Amino acid sequence: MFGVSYTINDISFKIKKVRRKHQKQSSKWKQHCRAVIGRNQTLLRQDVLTVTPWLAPIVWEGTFNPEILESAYRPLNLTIGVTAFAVGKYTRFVRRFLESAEQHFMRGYQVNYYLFTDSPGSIPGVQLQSGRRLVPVPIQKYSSWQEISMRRMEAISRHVAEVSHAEVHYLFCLDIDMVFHNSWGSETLGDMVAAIHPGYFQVPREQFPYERRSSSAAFIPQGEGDFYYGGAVFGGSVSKVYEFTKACHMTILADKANGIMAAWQEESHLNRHFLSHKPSKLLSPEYIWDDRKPKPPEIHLIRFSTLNKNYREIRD
Ligand SMILES: CC(=O)N[C@H]1[C@@H](OP(=O)(O)OP(=O)(O)OC[C@H]2O[C@@H](n3ccc(=O)[nH]c3=O)[C@H](O)[C@@H]2O)O[C@H](CO)[C@H](O)[C@@H]1O
Ligand SMILES: [Mn+2]
Repeated sequence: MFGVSYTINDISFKIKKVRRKHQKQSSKWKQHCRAVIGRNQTLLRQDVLTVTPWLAPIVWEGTFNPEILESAYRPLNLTIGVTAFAVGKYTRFVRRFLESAEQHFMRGYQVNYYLFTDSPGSIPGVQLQSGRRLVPVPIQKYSSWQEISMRRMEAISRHVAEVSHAEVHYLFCLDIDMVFHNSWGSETLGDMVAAIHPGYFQVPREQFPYERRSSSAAFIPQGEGDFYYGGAVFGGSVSKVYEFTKACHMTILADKANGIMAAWQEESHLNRHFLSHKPSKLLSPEYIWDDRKPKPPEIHLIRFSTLNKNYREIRD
C-alpha cells in the first residue's frame, strides 16, 4: 500500500546512521568551542548553570577566556572602584583585604579603594601598585552592627553622587571581612552584577532566607525568586550602582518607618530589588566563598572568601 516497506533492521540502521552523524557534528562543535574559548579549558560547564533564564551569564571558572576578555577591556583604560567599610573593630580586616586585592583584584587596572571608616587614623599603610589609590572616606559609627551594615547603601549612593561617579567606570561593593585567593578580572564587569550566595547555590528556592513578612518592603512570597544573592558582593557600572544602592536605601527607610528590620538587613532588600530588576551578570560563589565551608566539586577556584571570625567578640 505504501510502495516502500522498511524492516525493523532498516530502521535501526537508519537511526544508528543519524546518531553517528549527530555525534560527529557535536564533537566537531565542541572542538570548535574549545578552540574559541582557549586551550586546556573545558567549555560548557555541564555540572553548573552557566546562564540565567533571562540570558545573563553566570561566571564560573572554565566558562570564559581571560585573554580574549583582556584584549577587549584593556584598551578601554578603565578605572575600577571598590567600596569597603571598616567601622569599629572591622578595621582589623583592612590590611589582609587590601594586600590580597593588590595581588588578585583587577590586576593591571587603575583601582580606587574607597575605604569608609570611623577611624581614618587606624587604616594601615599598604603598598599599592602604580595607578591604584586608597581613599579613606570618613563616616559615623552607628550603634548596632545591623545598622552599620544596612547604612552602607545610603553611604555608597551618596558617595557615588558626590565623588566616585566622576572617578570610576565600574564600582564593586564588597564586605571587608574577606580575602582574595585567586584572580578576579574583567570577566566580572557588567552593567549590574550580583553574586550567588555560597550557602544557597544548591538549595531549592523554598528554602531561601528571603524576607517572608508581607509588611516588609523586602517581602518575597513563596514560589517567587530566582537566586539567593549575597550582600557581601555586588557591583556594576557606576551609574547602575547608584540607582541600585539608592533604591535599596529607600526600601530600607520604608521598613524603618514601619518599625521593621528585614531578616538579613540590606541583603534582603538587595534580593527583593534583583527580583524585579534582573542583574545583567551573575558571579558564581567562587567570588563570594566562605572559608568555613568545605569546597564542593563544582567550585574549581575560590577567588574571594569570608574569613572565619568570632561574631560575638567583633560585633559587641
Ligand atoms: C557573605 C555575605 O553575603 N555576607 C552578608 C551577611 O553577613 P556577614 O556576617 O558577612 O556580615 P558582616 O559582619 O561582615 O557585616 C557586613 C560588613 O559591614 C561592615 N561592618 C559591619 C559591622 C561592623 O561593626 N563594622 C563594619 O565595618 C564590614 O564591612 C562588614 O564586612 O549579612 C550581612 C547583613 O546581615 C551583609 O549582607 C553581608 O554582606
Ligand atoms: Mn562579611
